[in-house]
Amino acid sequence: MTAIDAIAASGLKLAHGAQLALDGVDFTLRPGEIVGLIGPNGAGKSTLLRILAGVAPPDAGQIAWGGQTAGEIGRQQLARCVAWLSQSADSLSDDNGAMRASDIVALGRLPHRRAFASLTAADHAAIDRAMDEADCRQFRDRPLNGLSGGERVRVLLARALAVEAPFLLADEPAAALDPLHQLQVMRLLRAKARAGCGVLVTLHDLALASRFCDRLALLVDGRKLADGPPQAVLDDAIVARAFHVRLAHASHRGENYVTPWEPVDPWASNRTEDGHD
Ligand SMILES: Nc1ncnc2c1ncn2[C@@H]1O[C@H](COP(=O)(O)OP(=O)(O)OP(=O)(O)O)[C@@H](O)[C@H]1O
Repeated sequence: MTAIDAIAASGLKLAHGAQLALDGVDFTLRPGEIVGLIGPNGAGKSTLLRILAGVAPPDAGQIAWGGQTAGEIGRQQLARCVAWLSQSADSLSDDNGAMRASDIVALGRLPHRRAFASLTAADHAAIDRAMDEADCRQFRDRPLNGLSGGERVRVLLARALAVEAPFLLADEPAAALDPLHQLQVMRLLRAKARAGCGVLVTLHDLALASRFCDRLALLVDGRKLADGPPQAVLDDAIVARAFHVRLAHASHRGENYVTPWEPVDPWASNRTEDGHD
């Protein structure tokens, strides 16, 4: 398999009917970095991930995986190179929902298998590894639709990890998780990046985004408003404009983090809700 040096997109536009979801977005993901994709509800994050994963073509703009277009790289090679965790388990059919968790994770090995071939020892090892990493091996014999929301996300994350792809696109993997599993998943994604994987993760939790990501890309109304180091992107004026909130900034054991503190009118003066400047 040829190594892919980047997923690079420019001028991406996509409309869902009359609704413009992406309006001229440039974005590059490189090996070895973990990038947080942030933005308010409806900003276009999931739409961008789907395009970068090659599951939805844009209406306009260019996208290339290691310099190759979707037609050049081919469906199977793309599926081996880019693992995608979709935002919701609804993307699975009812049939899939009745499947055992370990069989769902085994679907992550499909890009590596010949048609109708059985799982190899290497496939079984990758499945076990992925289930351990996502802390879901204990659910292996249970049907997916018999698991809680957070447990299901961990199984679907394991399916994406089982691909063992050089790029991993994860749509809100932490949203349904308890605090321990949020930390485990973010540490895991960062470790994947440190091992050379290019990781793009959508997050609503700005504390996790600021703490675990090398870079943040901020989408608002289908456009990229900022892209850079977390501290630069989580600038008070940018955050007020994008999210209409003010952040509290703090540090713990030498690490900076933020937490949303109060709503703010981005066009008003710098006053806080209780009247302080
Ligand atoms: N299937 C669809 N049909 C019509 N409009 C859609 C569809 N999917 C998304 N949209 C619209 O496209 C825009 C971008 O949606 P997208 O799901 O990419 O946003 P998002 O940033 O991922 O949001 P969230 O944080 O709520 O998950 C939104 O205005 C949304 O309403």
